[in-house]
Amino acid sequence: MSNEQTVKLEEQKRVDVIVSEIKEKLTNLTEHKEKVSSDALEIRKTFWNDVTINFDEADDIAETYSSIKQQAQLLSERDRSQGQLNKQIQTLSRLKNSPYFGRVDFKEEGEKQAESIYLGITSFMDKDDENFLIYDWRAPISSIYYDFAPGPANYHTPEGTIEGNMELKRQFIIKNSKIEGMFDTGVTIGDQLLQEVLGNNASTQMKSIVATIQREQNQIIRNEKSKVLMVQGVAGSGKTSAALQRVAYLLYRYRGIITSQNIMLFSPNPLFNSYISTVLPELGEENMQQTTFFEYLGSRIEKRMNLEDSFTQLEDVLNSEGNNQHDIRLMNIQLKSSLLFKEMIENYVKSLDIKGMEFTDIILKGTVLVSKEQLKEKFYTYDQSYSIPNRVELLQEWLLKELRKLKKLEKKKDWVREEIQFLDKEDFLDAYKELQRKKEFNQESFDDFEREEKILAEVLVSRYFKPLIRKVKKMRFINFKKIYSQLFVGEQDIQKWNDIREYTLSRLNEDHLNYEDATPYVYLKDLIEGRKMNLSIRHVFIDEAQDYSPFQFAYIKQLFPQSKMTLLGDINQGIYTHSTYQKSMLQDTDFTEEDQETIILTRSYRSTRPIVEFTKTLLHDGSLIEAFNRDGNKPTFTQVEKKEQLQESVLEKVKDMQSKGHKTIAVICKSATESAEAFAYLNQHLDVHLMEKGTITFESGIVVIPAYLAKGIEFDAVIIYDASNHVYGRESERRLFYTACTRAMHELHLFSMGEKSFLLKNSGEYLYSL
Ligand SMILES: Nc1ncnc2c1ncn2[C@@H]1O[C@H](COP(=O)(O)OP(=O)(O)OP(=O)(O)O)[C@@H](O)[C@H]1O
Repeated sequence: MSNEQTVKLEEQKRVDVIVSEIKEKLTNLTEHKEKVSSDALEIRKTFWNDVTINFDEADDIAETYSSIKQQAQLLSERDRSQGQLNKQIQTLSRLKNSPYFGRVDFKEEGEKQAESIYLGITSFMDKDDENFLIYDWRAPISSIYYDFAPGPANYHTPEGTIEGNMELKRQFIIKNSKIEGMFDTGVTIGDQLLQEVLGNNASTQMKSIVATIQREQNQIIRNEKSKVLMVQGVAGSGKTSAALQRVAYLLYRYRGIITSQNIMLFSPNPLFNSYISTVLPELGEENMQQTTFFEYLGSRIEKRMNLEDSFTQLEDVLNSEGNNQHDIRLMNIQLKSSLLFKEMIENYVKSLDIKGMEFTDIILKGTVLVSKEQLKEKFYTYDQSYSIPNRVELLQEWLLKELRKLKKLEKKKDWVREEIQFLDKEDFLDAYKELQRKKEFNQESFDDFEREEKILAEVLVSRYFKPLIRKVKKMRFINFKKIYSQLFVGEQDIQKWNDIREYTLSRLNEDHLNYEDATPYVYLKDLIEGRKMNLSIRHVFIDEAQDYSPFQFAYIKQLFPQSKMTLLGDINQGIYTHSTYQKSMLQDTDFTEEDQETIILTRSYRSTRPIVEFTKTLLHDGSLIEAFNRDGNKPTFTQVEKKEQLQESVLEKVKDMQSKGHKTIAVICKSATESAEAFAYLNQHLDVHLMEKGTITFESGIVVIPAYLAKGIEFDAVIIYDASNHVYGRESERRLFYTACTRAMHELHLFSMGEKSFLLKNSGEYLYSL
């Protein structure tokens, strides 16, 4: 038997021992869980037996109350521990199949012998709870596995840095408790294992990279000191993967202090949310809170305003090139993305101190109860030393009181008596019950009919006043649209201001709120209503950060004042107008140098070397991008002259990709319109899914998708539907085109109807022309 085989056999023996210990622990935990759940059942059954109920005296009532509380606490404790047990059982079941993925032998300075450290997704102790049989990958000592090759190594603990020597570094692929692969590694973490992992098919769910985290990624994952951690990483460099591992790390490092509820991730679209949703649960952690910035804006803007989403904005810009509106829209976006505009809003709100606040009438059945003029007058009677939010609050209180008074008066009006007759049977029944109930307690005799009518009047009038009160409580008596519109009335020393003004006002008049106006609008609202802050969030992650404007960053920063931030992005994938010509992600933002640390990732793991070599040529400064050494075919380029030829060739290519066994195949288009066209044809011949902005789950198989929705996602094979100059003919489309091409893991094929895009002018030798 070769030495290698002997070593493998020994390692397998250890795996067997560990697995049997895990099984034993699992059995104990399962028994314990059964006991806890039967206890809980028993408590539920006998809940009231064990409670002393006595309402005679005040003391007895207090005792009864505390006795009920005690029982309820007991029950919720059981429920909690049942939940924890379930979680442990789930993680251990996963550990049983694949107990660990790495081993390092580390001899600490001053020690005689090296210790073997095995790394897995969670830690596991021996029966006496004395020795670690498996270390959690996030434990301090585990970091040497990611940071060092065999030789001198160190790791940081809260008590200080531990120095020593790493004598061995080994990687495992263990499935169903059997070692399937084992590599001793030298310099970097197993190129061999990484080759294996990256060679696999893409799936509809992102995978955890815990076993093959690279050193530069580990710096992101374990960073604790930076207030703002900025990761500028090329396409496919593992930004999203590192971000998710970082969430898992923070949950481990700050267990008991931070939970998944204290972490928020802003993702590019709902589709992406579903794409990454299984990574953390696979690591035994709960998903953090997830949202899109658009979703947040939507929750803050009145429903009657039609809020444009970022994709529609992008489509409008893409489609309007060449017509007059295009330039105005671009200027509009540039201005409203800037901190200058934020300042303009702040100054404008200051001017509202004296005049300019606008309100809406409070109307009941077509009659104005409180007019906007009255509200305005009242508002400006408050002392000017009060801030606007304080005055708004005073006005709100006053208005609520007024409405209560008016409600009383209203009950006596004739219309009420008339409308009572049209109330439902149930309302009468309720009124009758109410009457009965009250009679028990109040023996004073009223005429029943009169009392019933009073109750019904109350029911009826309350029904009408409820929405009015809700409106006031939600500050909807302030006319934000008008206030925002007024900002565009005066003159400003800003280029093209007149055009911007006219354009904005015409959109607002039609109740349309452009995407670029949404953040300024919400900011203005905050300054008037009082700032909204979320103090419970301690870490904010922003993926695809290059798509956020300086204004949006500043807004998010003030929304989460207690939070650290991790921003992940790639300026070369900045597809939205405000960032098209930006040189860096935080250009023109208000992040200060001291606050931030930047980590740059230049190695791309997603695509094969030939694909990366090709996509590099699409950028002006692509030379910095390094490809991970994974072989594959050169991307291909096919030029056709007619639409029918284009569609037929794409169809043939999709079939070819299928026959090669690729599981996820994407036909990437530039816009929703082009996607719809491609889909209409392909769908006649194949089972295809069309991905649209409302799509929330990612389908496997063949998808037709616009480039901006494919952001952050990857596919085994990518087909660029039309890479002609007619479609990608402008400098401003470079980044969109690059984003589309970098989605490919194993194969990339470009088609072009007519002359190829000028963006391909440097790609000659990296493309195989068919
Ligand atoms: N250390 C790693 N080990 C294994 N796979 C990795 C590693 N780093 C990245 N990958 C893989 O590379 C691919 C790209 O990763 P990811 O999507 O996180 O990159 P990204 O930088 O967010 O990409 P993009 O900006 O293009 O959306 C994924 O399939 C991921 O699993």
